[in-house]
Amino acid sequence: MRNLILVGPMGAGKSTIGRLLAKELRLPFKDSDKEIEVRTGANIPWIFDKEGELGFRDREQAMIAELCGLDGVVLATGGGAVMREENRRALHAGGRVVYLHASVEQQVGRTARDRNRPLLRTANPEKTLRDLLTLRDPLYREIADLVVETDERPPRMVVLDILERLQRLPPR
Ligand SMILES: Nc1ncnc2c1ncn2[C@@H]1O[C@H](COP(=O)(O)OP(=O)(O)OP(=O)(O)O)[C@@H](O)[C@H]1O
Ligand SMILES: O=C(O)C1=C[C@@H](O)[C@@H](O)[C@H](O)C1
Ligand SMILES: [Mg+2]
Repeated sequence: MRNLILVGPMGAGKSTIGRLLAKELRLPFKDSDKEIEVRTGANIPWIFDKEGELGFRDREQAMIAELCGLDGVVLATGGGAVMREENRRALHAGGRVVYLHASVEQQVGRTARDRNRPLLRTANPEKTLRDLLTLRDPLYREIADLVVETDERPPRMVVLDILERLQRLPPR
């Protein structure tokens, strides 16, 4: 398969684990959120402020299409990338898809100190994360070749688990 693609909710560790996986596999690492920021010349909260979520999602769709056209990269996606069917199709066709699962409790802890996620600037971020996971969990699963638990496991252990299980996957 061409690329190794990580999907999952905010705080699952897609950026963290993607970087480690890329290093281990000696492949380039691409982070869709980061690429959107570089291309736009603005950070994600600014894009949400000026263009609304719809503007961000349009930029995200274009970026996912572009990145899924690459060959031999580790790709971390944004937590909401699976919301659009076009993205799900592109991601599934773009390579092996790994769903990094995290409980809402762990997501809350991992995202608490970071103000860079506009969807969590709500009165009750825990409820927001819970509602988003309810909506998105089936979509992550729909396109995943592997579902990997990240709760109570340090990033290095998650990386080793992914590498080991990838080897045992039957060809698609
Ligand atoms: N397995 C883990 N155990 C403990 N902490 C973790 C783990 N994975 C990631 N973290 C920490 O959680 C925070 C969020 O991780 P990261 O930014 O990689 O998530 P993400 O899935 O890329 O989120 P987003 O969808 O918002 O981009 C970071 O501070 C990271 O160090
Ligand atoms: O879960 C989401 O919808 C998001 C997750 C982040 O990765 C960013 O893509 C953005 O903050 C939106
Ligand atoms: Mg990330």
